[in-house]
Amino acid sequence: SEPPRPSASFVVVGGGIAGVTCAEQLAITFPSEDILLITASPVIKAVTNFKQVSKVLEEFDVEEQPSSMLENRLPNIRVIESGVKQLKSEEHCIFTEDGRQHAYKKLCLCAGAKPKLISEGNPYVLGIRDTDSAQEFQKRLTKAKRIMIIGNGGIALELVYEIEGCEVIWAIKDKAIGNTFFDAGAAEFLTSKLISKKSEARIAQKRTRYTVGGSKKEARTKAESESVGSALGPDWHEGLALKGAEEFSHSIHIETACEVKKLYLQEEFKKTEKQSVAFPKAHHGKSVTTDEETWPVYVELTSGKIYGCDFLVSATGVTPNVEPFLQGNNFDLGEDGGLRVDDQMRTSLPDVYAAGDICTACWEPSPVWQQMRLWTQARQMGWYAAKCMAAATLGESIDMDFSFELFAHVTKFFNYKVVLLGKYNAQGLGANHELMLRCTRGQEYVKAIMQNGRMMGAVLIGETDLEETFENLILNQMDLSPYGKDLLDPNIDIEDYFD
Ligand SMILES: Cc1cc2nc3c(=O)[nH]c(=O)nc-3n(C[C@H](O)[C@H](O)[C@H](O)COP(=O)(O)OP(=O)(O)OC[C@H]3O[C@@H](n4cnc5c(N)ncnc54)[C@H](O)[C@@H]3O)c2cc1C
Ligand SMILES: NC(=O)C1=CN([C@@H]2O[C@H](COP(=O)(O)OP(=O)(O)OC[C@H]3O[C@@H](n4cnc5c(N)ncnc54)[C@H](O)[C@@H]3O)[C@@H](O)[C@H]2O)C=CC1
Repeated sequence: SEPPRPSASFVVVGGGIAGVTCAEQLAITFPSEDILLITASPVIKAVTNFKQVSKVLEEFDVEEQPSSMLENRLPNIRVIESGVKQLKSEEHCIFTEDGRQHAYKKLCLCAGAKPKLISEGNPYVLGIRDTDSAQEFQKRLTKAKRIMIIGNGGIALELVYEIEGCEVIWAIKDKAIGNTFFDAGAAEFLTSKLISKKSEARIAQKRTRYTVGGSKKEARTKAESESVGSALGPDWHEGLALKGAEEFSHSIHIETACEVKKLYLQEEFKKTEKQSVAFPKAHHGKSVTTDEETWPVYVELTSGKIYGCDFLVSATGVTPNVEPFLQGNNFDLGEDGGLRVDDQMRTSLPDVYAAGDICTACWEPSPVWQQMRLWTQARQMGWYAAKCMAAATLGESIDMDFSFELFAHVTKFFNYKVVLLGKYNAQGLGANHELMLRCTRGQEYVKAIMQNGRMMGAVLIGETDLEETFENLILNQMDLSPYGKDLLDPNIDIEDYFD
């Protein structure tokens, strides 16, 4: 006989920012309904101190909390700590690893993504996603003299700046650093900072807290060792001492325009009789290793060079966590492997919604918005998915949320504030665009992307104070050609023009 099926009208899968925000919003909208949050990790991520900085720019802290805190805050949320192993969408039912099944009327899948590694299953290749993988990395780093970082996105940018006491070889496919966020100009602005980095005084600004009293430890002991945690986020490396085995601050060598061709373990490498190269004795940074050193792993790059190192970090992007939900369900998937969602956050299957890193936005986007797998978008999508689920339940219709009008991201790289707006890298604009630039070395870098006199995007590095004005200019698509170069003239207060 079938076990009883405790059911809830709304079931949300995933205790990351998308899932928690979605569950919270549903709980507030339907105070008399039970909302079930099913998550594989023993802690959940909560958004705190949310601040709408301007129309679309937002800032918030993220706290890892035991799920009981969420249940106490919103008593109609019930959290089940167990991974989902199967979805039977026709029966409106999901099955968890603890052997239970849960019926739903509407379901939102927010299971996030996982690192896409260059070499799966190789013990010398680490990915960084959650608290556990970050701690494993930190532990390995304390014994390391040299590591290699592969990839040129957010994680790599943060790591190369933070790591001390260990030689770092940063191998990137591109000619310039930070290709997911910057063009060559901005990259050069930042590279000089990387090279000149000494033990400078950091701006003490902490946005993420990973411990809440003693509660986190308690929650962790219950963790199943193989469970997937939720993704780290802003300032994840704060409070993690990223220090290698040696006593020096910063030593980095960048290998551009190359990829990993082959990895060899030590014994394997000896047999090849190939030669590895020493850490370049560059004008910047210090070399502590000798040419004779033997290494646990050797990396052959497509440039022909071979470097030995203690281990590699593969910071090469993410793949949406869709597998547990695919068997027996005919989901439409995006090119990046995510669950395709429409402008109501609906997947291709009835009553199944998705939000955050797991989904691929497939609506016709605003000309100045694009999906990126980011913290802020996970929150916005989770919130909006709950609104859509509520509207569908009540037979109402709902307009796309304003946050999807304009892409906006605030972060920090190399200790600079970085604001990205709209088509900040002229994504999809073709040749028909112009760039306006203002740069003060070591201080600020301002780039506006213009098309037919309209501002389509911007990169603001440093304390430029321009984000609100630029946000408005991109949103209102005003013809700016009459202002010409004045737009970026530091002696002209452009805000006065447009107020
Ligand atoms: C190192 C690092 C630094 C980052 N820094 C930034 C940053 O500075 N700014 C920024 O905007 N973004 C940053 N990001 C990206 C950001 O963290 C993610 O985009 C965001 O957290 C995604 O949220 P999510 O809720 O969709 O997924 P996740 O946070 O990955 O949460 C997924 C949840 O689903 C659960 N789950 C998975 N599988 C199952 C299953 N089968 N059954 C049940 N539950 C399951 C997991 O346990 C987890 O709770 C960073 C990411 C990393 C890895
Ligand atoms: N401050 C921020 O905003 C941060 C955001 N994040 C987010 O976290 C997620 C994970 O970060 P990342 O792994 O850095 O992903 P990413 O998508 O930002 O960057 C991946 C990088 O790897 C490169 N790459 C892909 N395959 C490769 C291969 N086979 N060989 C060499 N290079 C390859 C890409 O060109 C790209 O530079 C992303 O969604 C990212 O946006 C992460 C850290 C900081």
